[in-house]
Amino acid sequence: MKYVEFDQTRPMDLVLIGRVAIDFNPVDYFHPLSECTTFKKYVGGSPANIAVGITRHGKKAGFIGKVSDDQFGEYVVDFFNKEGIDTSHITKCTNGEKLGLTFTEILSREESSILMYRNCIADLQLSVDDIDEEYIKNTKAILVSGTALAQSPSREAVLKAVMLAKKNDTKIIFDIDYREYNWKNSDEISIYYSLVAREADIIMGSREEFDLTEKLIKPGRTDKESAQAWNTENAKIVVIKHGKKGSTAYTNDGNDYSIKPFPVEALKGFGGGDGYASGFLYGIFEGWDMIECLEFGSAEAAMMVRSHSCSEELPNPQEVKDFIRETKDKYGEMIARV
Ligand SMILES: Nc1ncnc2c1ncn2[C@@H]1O[C@H](COP(=O)(O)OP(=O)(O)O)[C@@H](O)[C@H]1O
Ligand SMILES: O=C(O)C[C@@H](O)[C@H](O)C(=O)COP(=O)(O)O
Repeated sequence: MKYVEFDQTRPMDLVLIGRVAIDFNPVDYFHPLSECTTFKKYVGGSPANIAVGITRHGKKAGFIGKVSDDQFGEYVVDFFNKEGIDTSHITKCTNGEKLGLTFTEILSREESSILMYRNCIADLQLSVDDIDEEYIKNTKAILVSGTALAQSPSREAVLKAVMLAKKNDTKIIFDIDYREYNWKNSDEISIYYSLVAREADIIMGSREEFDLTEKLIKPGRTDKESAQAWNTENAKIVVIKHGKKGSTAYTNDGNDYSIKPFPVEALKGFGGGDGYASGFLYGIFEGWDMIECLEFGSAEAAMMVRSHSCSEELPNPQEVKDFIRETKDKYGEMIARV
């Protein structure tokens, strides 16, 4: 079933806008960060991870972003090129801005956190001059990652991309993606998140992220109230995630579909959202029924919380299907179905 009508004549499937950064995940995990001595370096940044994930599902992805003019900037662009992600619209900063670094702490399977170094950050230097209308006209959809709205000039660049997408009937996917760093106050979060949410065809976020978005509109909404409000705007699909409690998709025909997480021995608490988005959006592009999209995204999310990285171990479709089959063989056919 098609919930969003994509223009199938367009050569690109998804252009993602936002940060590409670097994750440093401890090899000697299950210790406080202060005691860790060895880290493994991965490409990171939520939209970058989703670009990798959707590409591994065979979709054609491009990226609009800003990187540092140094070895780390080259590393991430080289990684994208090897993955087959179009990097023609990734540009280097010229004033010494640096790529974001994320040091993760994995205290236990149940307790982890991310420590982001984002001063003088490259990705928020994205400007309106970096937004090319032809690039946006030639993709079925753009994905906006909310952190790109945290500061100017990236803020205006994202809003220009959203306006050009509306002008050219390019669909808009809004991954709310809240990271406290770089935001000045909660009013600005609500102002800019809601500006994009009002235009989006698909909105994905956790309950907390919807609360941040709705602070200046109507705080304290239930999931159903949030979904009904955004479905009344432009959203054909509203996905609200609740971590280990699962997630629900609300469609603009008034239906809703819930899925539970797949049982897995998690290594860390982060990475699930990017795997989820990769698998879910793959299903949407394929025209699957909603529950199939949710199951695929939920399965890929589980695969990522048990992985050490949030990018390098993103699976291909067969690996996700194998994981789903193995889990159902072990726990029963309806394991994730609510
Ligand atoms: N421990 C876990 N086991 C299995 N799946 C998980 C686990 N934690 C998260 N997930 C899956 O990842 C999805 C996204 O996780 P969540 O924490 O809600 O978003 P984000 O990672 O973006 O903050 C969840 O909806 C769930 O399907
Ligand atoms: O988003 C970042 O900048 C850090 C990510 O690279 C990191 O892997 C992470 O936090 C993943 O986010 P999630 O999938 O939303 O948990």
